[in-house]
Amino acid sequence: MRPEILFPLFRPITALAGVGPRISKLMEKLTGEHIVDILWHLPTSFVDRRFTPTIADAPDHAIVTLEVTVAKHFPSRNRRAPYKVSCFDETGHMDLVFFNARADYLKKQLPEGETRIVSGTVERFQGVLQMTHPDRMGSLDEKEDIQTVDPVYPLTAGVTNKLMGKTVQHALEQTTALPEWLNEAFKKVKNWPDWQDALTSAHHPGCEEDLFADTPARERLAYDELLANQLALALVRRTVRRAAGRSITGNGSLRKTIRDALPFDLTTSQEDSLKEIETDMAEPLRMLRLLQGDVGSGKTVVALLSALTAIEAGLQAVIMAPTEILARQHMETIAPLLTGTPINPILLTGRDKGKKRQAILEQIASGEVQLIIGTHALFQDDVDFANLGLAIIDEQHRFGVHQRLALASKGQHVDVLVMTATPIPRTLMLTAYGDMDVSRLLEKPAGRKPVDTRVMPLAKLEEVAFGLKRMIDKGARIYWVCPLVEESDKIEVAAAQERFEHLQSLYGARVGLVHGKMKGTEKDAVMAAFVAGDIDILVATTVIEVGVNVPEATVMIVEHAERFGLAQLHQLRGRIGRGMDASTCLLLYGTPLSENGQARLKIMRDTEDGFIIAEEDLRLRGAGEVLGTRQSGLPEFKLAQLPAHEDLLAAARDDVKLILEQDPELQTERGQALRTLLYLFEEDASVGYLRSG
Ligand SMILES: Nc1ncnc2c1ncn2[C@@H]1O[C@H](COP(=O)(O)OP(=O)(O)OP(=O)(O)O)[C@@H](O)[C@H]1O
Repeated sequence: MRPEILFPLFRPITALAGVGPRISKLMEKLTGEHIVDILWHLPTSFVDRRFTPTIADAPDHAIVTLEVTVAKHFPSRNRRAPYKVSCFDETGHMDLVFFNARADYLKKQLPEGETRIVSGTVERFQGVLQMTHPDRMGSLDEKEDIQTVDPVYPLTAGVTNKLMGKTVQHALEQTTALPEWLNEAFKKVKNWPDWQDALTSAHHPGCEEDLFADTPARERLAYDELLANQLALALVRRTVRRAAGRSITGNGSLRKTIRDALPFDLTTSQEDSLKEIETDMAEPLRMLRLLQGDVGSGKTVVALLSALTAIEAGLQAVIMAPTEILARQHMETIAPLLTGTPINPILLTGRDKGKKRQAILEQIASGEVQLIIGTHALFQDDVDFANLGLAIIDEQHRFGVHQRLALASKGQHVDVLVMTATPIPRTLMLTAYGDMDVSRLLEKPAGRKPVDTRVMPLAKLEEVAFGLKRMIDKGARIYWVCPLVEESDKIEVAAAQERFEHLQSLYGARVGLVHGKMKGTEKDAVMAAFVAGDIDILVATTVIEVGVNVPEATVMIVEHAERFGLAQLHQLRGRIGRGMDASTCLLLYGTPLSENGQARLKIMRDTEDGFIIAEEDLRLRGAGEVLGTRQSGLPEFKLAQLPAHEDLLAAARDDVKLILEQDPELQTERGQALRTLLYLFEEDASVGYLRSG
């Protein structure tokens, strides 16, 4: 139960004056649905209205607040001409200019003969000072109120800055002082204000510096958020680790058979990671480990050998993939490797329905199958395992902390191994996986050749399409990736269909198409044809982005590469360069290409190192966007800015360690305040892992 003190902040934003159902719909998309979300919506700039020159002194293009007397109204002569109000002070004349004006409203606002305050941008037009659509107008009494610094907020269509500013103001009025959850000494050293004061000043920037990430107010709020994040992860971790695990060792027989059958030696990283995993599994504690390896680094073998460890010990193992294609692919890679063993893996996906699903479920529940491969559908409630020992989640950023926990609770002592290909910058690692131990696959299998990446304008598309002939003649297999259309899957599919037909007109039946709207079985058939080499060109939307493994494919063309996130491009490009042959990637961009867009494609051309790409992406786009909203499962911070607040993250992590050592159940006064903090940042679930009190 959320503490009472926070109730007012978790009311819907419609509880605020001026926010009706229509406005709330618009605003919600931008902020979130609760009053607290409005508080987190910080200004990104400000307008300083404190400059009060006379009409004669007002510089061109400046934002000024003027005290003027209204002389006369000149209504517009026709619809296109502006409505003008001429005004003066002791130094000269000026015009207030309005388009599409409502005369009655202006007459009331600016009565002839009276002195008014107007604030806005001025310019000189044929020698006369003009202010077009003043931002603020009011009587002399309102002077102080107008002549201030207005915060400027990120906005959305239908929500003006004025409305947003007022709404924030009303939201701030709903706050009360909260019990302090910071360590007082630390707060003092940092010279940070109380929570409520920090919020107020963050929303009232007086100068540009106030918008910087390193003001005491912004730092404090960022720290609060990071502290909540780190504390929640630590609680999750403690809960999982505390839950008695079991020691799983196995006799190594299955692993030996498979290793002997592999056509390659494992890389040093694969060996090291396996050792770490096996050590964890052997411990009587639960494993919660992340296996991080760049695209094509060979995570699947590590997963399989880990699964066999559990199976040797008489337990079941499950490997879960984020998509149907991937689950199927895992099955196809793994099943042949197991032919020399008594292990028969089984596939369960969302596509299995009715009787078939029932039959599979029974085999899983009876313990008849030891290795289960599937989509995240395995995670559904009706799946019972006889004796699950290890859950491997190929996550690709679609699994959150709480889902990981829920899965682990499927078996009493299940070890959990999460695999991810997305290179997560070190900074974000702590925030997303602070609850896990990490193994890394640092190198790629020997013998891989670098991918030759080229960047060129879309104008060359036709040339590129023709050029494929030479490649096909040499036996190349080619991915053609169609543009991402964020707003509409329909348009995306239509574009893919069109490109497919275009390429078909050139290359006939050797072209295939796969997109997200196709039926599963259709997708499988096309993929299988591509794997078998029955088609040479696979036109695809981003469904092929994650994990698809066709080592023979050596060419990739990406249309409108500038629309993709860097991490996504990296994932896509990771589909080639997976075998021994040299590969080529052509990134086609639409023009004009922004400076930022150029910089991003240049990174893709210059490096294949996922970590460098991710760090650069973070630098160019900011943490929230790194992985593209579409596939990101990373926490998006509202107040903390990474990497700017990286040092605060480290401090929060240390702080949490101390807190949990000294007050493991958060029972002290500060502990209670920290519980409030968790609720404030909606880390509610983690509070459940505390003894009540
Ligand atoms: N040690 C190795 N030596 C040579 N080839 C290897 C080695 N380990 C794995 N491979 C091969 O490398 C290819 C890529 O491996 P895998 O599919 O496991 O990559 P991955 O880490 O899952 O990458 P992605 O995240 O891109 O799917 C496979 O064809 C696999 O058989």
